[in-house]
Amino acid sequence: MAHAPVIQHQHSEAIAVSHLSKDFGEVRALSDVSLSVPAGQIAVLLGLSGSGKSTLLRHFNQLELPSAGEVRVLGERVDALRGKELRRLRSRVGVIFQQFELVPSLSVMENVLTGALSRLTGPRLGLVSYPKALRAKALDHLERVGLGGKAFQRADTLSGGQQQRVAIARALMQDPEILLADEPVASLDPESSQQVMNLIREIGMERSLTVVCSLHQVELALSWGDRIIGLRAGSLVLDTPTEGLGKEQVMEIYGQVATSTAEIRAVQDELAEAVEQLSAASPDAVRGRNLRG
Ligand SMILES: Nc1ncnc2c1ncn2[C@@H]1O[C@H](COP(=O)(O)OP(=O)(O)OP(=O)(O)O)[C@@H](O)[C@H]1O
Repeated sequence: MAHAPVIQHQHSEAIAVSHLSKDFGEVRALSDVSLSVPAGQIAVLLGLSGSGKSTLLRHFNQLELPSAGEVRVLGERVDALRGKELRRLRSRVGVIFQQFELVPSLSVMENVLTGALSRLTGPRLGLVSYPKALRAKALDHLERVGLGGKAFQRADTLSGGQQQRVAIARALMQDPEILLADEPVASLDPESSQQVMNLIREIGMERSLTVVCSLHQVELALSWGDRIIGLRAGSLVLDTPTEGLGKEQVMEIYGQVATSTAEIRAVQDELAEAVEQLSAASPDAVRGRNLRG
């Protein structure tokens, strides 16, 4: 009997969400959201606290199930997956959380190695219980995030920014195709935030990952992402490439993601200040982004 040819699926769409709604009891967290993210894109999910960003991200690896609609990730109906298939899909999707979620009492290296657990069978206790090749790989990733020298320190001796870099190295242990980051810099100071965001972008580009990162800061979103997807009160209110956005459009983005005039005013002030700082630092950079309109 002739075998059917093996078809290599190329997923030009890494993520495709169609008419997704999510209710938590009386609360409608997402309302009829449709969007798709092409493979290799670096996208920001922008919105205020409570706008539904985490809930949307959590559907991409089935940490939430839709109340209505469907979610496709890497060509699979992720909301329909169970057991082994779901584990396989999750292993292709790396996640970085706001609070890093490291095991504080374990070494940095062991924390990174836990990123490979889904590929291993049986429990692991201590560094030597991991195959040598994986330890070498963990060290490589730690070096990539600039923390090779901290491999054997306890995770809780590191600063917040360093801990988030460990979490990035841990996610890389999965060899993910998609990287989801849920407010990865919300608890970091501005300098560490910049470092972590740069690192996520650089690594995303080096590895041709699809990256979806939720943020609530408009300036950061504008300077970092290729595309901004805006959520307000569970609805998609904005979807735009960041390249060549003018001042008017930037103001509109603030208007779209904020919910009240007071908020819009507050963010307008913030933006005016940011533009001033930017133009003082580098007039060309501001012109390049067209923020002066
Ligand atoms: N497990 C849950 N049970 C009940 N309500 C929830 C649950 N998860 C989220 N919600 C509600 O859904 C809405 C969207 O929350 P979500 O956490 O997705 O927003 P967010 O934009 O990520 O905000 P934040 O950055 O503050 O987490 C909020 O009203 C929130 O209270």
